[in-house]
Amino acid sequence: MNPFGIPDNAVITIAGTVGVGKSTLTSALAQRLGFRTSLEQVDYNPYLDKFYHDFERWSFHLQIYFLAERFKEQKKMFELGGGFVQDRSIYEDTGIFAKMHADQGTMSKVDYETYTSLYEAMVMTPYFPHPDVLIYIEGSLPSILRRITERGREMEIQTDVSYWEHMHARYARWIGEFSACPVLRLNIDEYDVNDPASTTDILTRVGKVIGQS
Ligand SMILES: Nc1ncnc2c1ncn2[C@@H]1O[C@H](COP(=O)(O)OP(=O)(O)O)[C@@H](O)[C@H]1O
Ligand SMILES: Nc1ncnc2c1ncn2[C@H]1C[C@H](O)[C@@H](COP(=O)(O)O)O1
Repeated sequence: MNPFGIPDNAVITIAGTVGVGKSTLTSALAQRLGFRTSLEQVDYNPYLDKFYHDFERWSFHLQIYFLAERFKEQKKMFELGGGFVQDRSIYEDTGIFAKMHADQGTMSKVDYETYTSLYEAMVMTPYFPHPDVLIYIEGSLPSILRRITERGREMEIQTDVSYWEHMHARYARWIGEFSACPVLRLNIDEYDVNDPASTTDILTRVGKVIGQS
C-alpha cells in the first residue's frame, strides 16, 4: 500500500474527451504510484486516419478494432493482477463514440446493434471487473481545442470543430449518468501535471474515493 491508501492491485481509469490530457495524466500518475500504464496506441491503428476521412465507411471497422484492443488490455490487467493506470475506458467507446456515430447516422442501425451485442457479450465475462475509480478530466471547449491543435495530429486538426463540440456536450451528459464505478472529477484548471504537489493532491483524492467505496 502506498501513502495515498490506493491498493497495489487497483485499476485507475482516466476518461475525458479527445485532447483533454488523459495520456499525460496517465503517465504522470502511473510513475508516481509505480503502476503500469495501459495506453491507447494511436500510431498503429490501421483505421483511425481513414475513419477521420470517411466516418460512414469506417465507423464500424474502427469500433470493432477499439473494442478488441480495449478488451486485450482489460485481459492483460486482469491477468497481471491490477496495479494499472488506464488511458480511456471501454465505457467511452460505447457510451460516447459508437453512440454518437449511430445517432448522427455515420454508423448504420444494424452495425450499431451488432457492435452493441458484441460489447455486451464481452463485458459479461470474468475478465471484466470494473475499475476502482474513474478519473474524469473536464475543461472548457476552447482550452481543449487549443490542446488538440498544439498536439498536432493532422487528422484531428482537419476535422470540423462541430465534431469536437458534439463530443464535448455528449461527455458532459454521459458523466452525469455514469455509475459503473466511483468517479473523481478533475478540472484541467485545477492541476498542474508537472507539479508533484498537484499530483500528490490528485492521488490523495483518488485514495479517499477508493476508501469510501
Ligand atoms: N495539464 C496539462 N497542461 C497543459 N497541457 C497539457 C496538460 N495535459 C496535457 N497537455 C497537452 O495537451 C495535449 C493533449 O494531451 P493528451 O494527454 O495527449 O490528451 P488525451 O490523451 O486526452 O487526448 C498534449 O499536447 C499535451 O502535451
Ligand atoms: N471508440 C472510438 N471511436 C472513434 N474514435 C476513437 C475512439 N476511441 C478513441 N478514438 C480516437 C479519438 C482520437 O483521435 C484518438 C485517440 O484518442 P485520445 O482521446 O487522444 O486518447 O482515437
